[in-house]
Amino acid sequence: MIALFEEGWQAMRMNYYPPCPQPEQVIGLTPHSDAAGITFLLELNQVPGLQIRKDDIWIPVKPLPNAFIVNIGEILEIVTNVQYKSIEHRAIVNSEKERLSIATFLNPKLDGDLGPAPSLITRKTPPRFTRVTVVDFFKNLLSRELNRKTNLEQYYV
Ligand SMILES: O=C(O)CCC(=O)C(=O)O
Ligand SMILES: [Fe+2]
Repeated sequence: MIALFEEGWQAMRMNYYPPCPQPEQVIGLTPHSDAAGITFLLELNQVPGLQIRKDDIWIPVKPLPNAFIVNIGEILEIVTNVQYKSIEHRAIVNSEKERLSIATFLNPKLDGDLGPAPSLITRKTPPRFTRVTVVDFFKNLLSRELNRKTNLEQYYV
């Protein structure tokens, strides 16, 4: 983990969701799980919109003032061999108010490779993912079809 993330890189995405009088007709941010190791998300103006999927139900996340939302990404799910799970989420738009969020993604070094940490592999917890280089992981991610829920399933053992 230290070897991967000490020389890692950060990316930042700023999301702007203009208000829409018919919010059910538009997609804010399409359902996805973050690829990163970990994400820090700031909801800038406390307008609700973020939802997580739990048992096939979309659950709204209430914005808290001066707080970050910390999201586990798919890469951490791989490295921890699913001891930490990434969560599928999306953002919907508001009928009256604009919404702004900033996501900061902590990513592993590009010349590393990903796979469950050897210390977490036991007879009872065999590896759940095949190994992949960080570069191939991101190449696959960026070339996937947008209707695919997760990038992870192609690495399942
Ligand atoms: O706007 C939000 O609350 C979600 C943003 C998000 O999930 C992302 O940028 O990956
Ligand atoms: Fe996200």
